[in-house]
Parts: sequence; structure tokens; C-alpha cells
Amino acid sequence: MVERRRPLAVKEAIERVMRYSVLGEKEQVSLRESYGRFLAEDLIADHPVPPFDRSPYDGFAIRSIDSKLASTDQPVEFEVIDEIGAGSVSEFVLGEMQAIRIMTGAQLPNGCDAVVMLELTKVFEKEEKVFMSIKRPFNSGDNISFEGEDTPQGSTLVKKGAYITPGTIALLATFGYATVTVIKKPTIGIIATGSELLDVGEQLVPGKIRNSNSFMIEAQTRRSGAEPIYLGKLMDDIDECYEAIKNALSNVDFLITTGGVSVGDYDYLPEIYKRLGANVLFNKVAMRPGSVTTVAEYNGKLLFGLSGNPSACYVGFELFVRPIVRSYLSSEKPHLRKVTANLGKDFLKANPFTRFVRGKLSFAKGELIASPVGLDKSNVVTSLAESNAFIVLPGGTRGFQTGDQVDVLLVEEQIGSEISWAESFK
Ligand SMILES: Nc1nc2c(c(=O)[nH]1)N[C@H]1C(S)=C(S)[C@@H](COP(=O)(O)OP(=O)(O)OC[C@H]3O[C@@H](n4cnc5c(N)ncnc54)[C@H](O)[C@@H]3O)O[C@H]1N2
Ligand code: MOO
Ligand SMILES: [Mg+2]
Repeated sequence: MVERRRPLAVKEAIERVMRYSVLGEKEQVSLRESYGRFLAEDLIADHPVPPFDRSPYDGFAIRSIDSKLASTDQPVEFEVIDEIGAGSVSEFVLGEMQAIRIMTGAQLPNGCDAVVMLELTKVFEKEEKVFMSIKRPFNSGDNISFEGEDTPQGSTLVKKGAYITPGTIALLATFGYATVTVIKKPTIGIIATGSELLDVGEQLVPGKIRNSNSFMIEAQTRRSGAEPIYLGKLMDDIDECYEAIKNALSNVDFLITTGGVSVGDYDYLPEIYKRLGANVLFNKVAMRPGSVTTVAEYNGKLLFGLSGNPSACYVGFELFVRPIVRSYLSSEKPHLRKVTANLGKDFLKANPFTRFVRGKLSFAKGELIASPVGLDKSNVVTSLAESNAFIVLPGGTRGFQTGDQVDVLLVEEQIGSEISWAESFK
């Protein structure tokens, strides 16, 4: 008699996994290598930006009071006493009716309180001295980029746990971080099981298919912020699989296997969890695809038994592995981000279980549209290339029609959500 598995609500399954969250250690990487990593410490401005009052234009630094009487009929003349390029500092203090030629980014000279754009001036020579004239008055503070206007000293600019974007890198460089403290990537061991699996370079032969899951999972692992360690593909042989899994466990932070978790004669993962004495958190989830997704814990370490079916395997990773990786990386937003969209195509199948339809996002007339792609079957692989979102159709619902409002999880987006989107689902 085949064991009857009790399907667990998706929300509860995610919660069970998240109870095993641990925070990764810190490490230093060079600024260049920090892109896509997760900050391990708050980034605090240890100086104001800009660090000095500077000119935002090429032009002339003046004392605004000297320009008060300037008009089209009566231009006011200034003697040009110095010139400053960005990076240089003038030694002069501006006196009455004096100007200093200044370039964009240069520190303002002492005594000046306004900058005039070059285009608004006329430059000429008189008695071997250089002068410039202007035809309108300027106010104190005109055209000055003030010290600290971008950010004052002491402000927290990026919080610990943030995903490092190119913009974050600009800030890190601004504040002199040649090396950056990030959270060490967790390692994820990946084992593909299945006697039908060929290597990617092998020719097809009857009954066999190429292993695609482990490559897909390696890429998903990288996208999640973790480091994949491919441990090979194994035949459906219980002893071989048991040994490989047991050995792998001491060398990785998480272990993913694909295939062999259902109730078939050669689905050995349930037996292997028993042999290990691992604590199975769940072995059936009320979702499609991926209902057979199994997660077990062994000495505090999580083993993800993802389905062999490619679409189910893909969904299982994003729902259960990604958030725990992100919480290891100290992200405050470990969960997939949820948005609402209009359904772009009828989806008329009923949903006994919550369904995660592989979908594609687009915009039409300013509205977000989510359209299912490919066949909605867990053994389908082709729809995965085009899909960048999961359309979530809650369990216990009938079909949905074009234009219906649906929840959508963004799988390509790096910024996640603090609250599990699953809060609103059974
Ligand atoms: N009697 C039942 N049969 C099945 C049930 C069930 O509840 N009762 N569940 C079905 C569901 S749902 C799924 S999903 C699959 C899950 O199967 P397994 O996780 O045990 O995976 P396998 O049997 O090893 O393989 C399933 C399928 O996927 C292909 N596969 C496996 N590994 C790879 C890989 N690395 N790359 C590409 N494709 C792979 C494999 O060839 C099979 O076609 O079970 C249903 N059955
Ligand atoms: O676990 Mo299966 O993917 O629900 O189709
Ligand atoms: Mg099977």
C-alpha cells in the first residue's frame, strides 16, 4: 500500500523551512567583486557629500553683492584674478568686484557666494588684465553645490543585508571602501538523480533524456545569491545515492537533490531520509507544480528534495530555497516580491491546489499584464526560458479569465519582500 501523504499549505511549508534560518558569516571582497553580493554592515556616510562647496557649472565665482546693479543696459564688470580647474584649490580670497574663473566640480574660492554660468558672461581684456561682465544680478547661493547637500555626514545610506547594485558600488567607492564586508555566500550542493539522465554533451538514446535540472538549479542558485557546487548525477541506486548525500552534507550549507521524491519504485529519497534519520519537514505541498517537494533537516542542515519534473523543480527552488538563502545573506526582504497584474490570457483549469503558473510580464496602456507561457504541466521545460514570473492562482478556485486581477511573484527581481507573499494564501 502506497503511503498517503498529507498536503501541507504552501504558507505553512515556507514557515517550516524558514524556522531553520541561520545567518552567514562575514567576509571581505574587493569593491569590484562586490556587485550582486549582500552587505554585511550598514553603509554610513563618514563624510558629507559633496565634501566641500563646489561649482556645478563652468563659469565664474563672484560675490553676489557685487552684481546687484547689473542690467542689460548697465553690465557690471569683474576683474578675473585666478582660474580653478576641478581638483585645484584657489589661494585667493575674492575681493570687491573680483571674479575667479571656475570649472565644474572645483571647490569654491573663499569669499565667493555665487557662480555665474560661462554662457551668461562676456570675457574681454583691458589694460592687460582679464575682465568679465554680466547683465543681471545674482543672489547669494546661486549655482552652488553645497557641502553635504547630497548627503550629510553620519547618515545611513544603505542598510546591512541590502543587495549590492551598481548604485551601491558608486556609494561604496565614494566612501573609500576598496574592500567591502559582505555575507559569505552559502554553498548549495546539487545532485541530480535519475538513471535516465545523460550528460549535456551526450547523444540521445532510446529512453534517456539529458540532465537539465542541475544546470537550471545552478543558475537559480547563483541568482539567489548562493554558490552552487555540482556534485554530479546519480543513477537511481539507493546505496549510491545514500552515500553521495551523506558525504555531501558535511561539505555544503544546503543540499538540493532533484528527482526521486515521489512514490515510484525508484524514488529513493524518502527511504534515504529515513536511513539518515533526517527529520522530514514535509513531503507534500498543496501546490502545482511541485506538490512532491520534500524538505528534510539533518543536524540543522536542510536537504531540499526537489521534483525531477523541470517546472516543478524550478518552482520548488524559488518558493523554498531562495528565501532561506536570502535570510542567510541577512536580507530583510527574503521573500519573492508580489504584485498584482491583469491576466493576459484565459486560464480555465480549476485549481484544487494553489497553482504557480509560469508567466511572462508585459505592459499595456500602463497596466501590468501577466500571461501564462507554454503548457501548464510540471514536466514541461520549454516554458521556463520565457517565464519571469509566477501567476499565483489560489487553491479552491475555478478557472480565471483574461483581465481578471491576479497575484504575481517576480522571480527575476532582486529586491524581495519583507513579508512572505504566502501570508495571503492558504
Ligand atoms: N503515482 C503517482 N505518481 C506521481 C505522483 C504521485 O503523486 N503519484 N506525483 C507526480 C508528480 S506531481 C511529480 S512532480 C513527479 C515527481 O517525480 P520525482 O520527483 O520522483 O522525479 P523522477 O521520478 O525522478 O522524475 C520525474 C520526471 O522528471 C524527469 N527528470 C528527472 N530528473 C531530471 C533532470 N535532472 N533533468 C531533466 N528531467 C529530469 C524524469 O525523467 C521524469 O520524467 O512524479 C509524478 N508521479
Ligand atoms: O509535484 Mo508535481 O509537479 O505537482 O506536478
Ligand atoms: Mg519519480
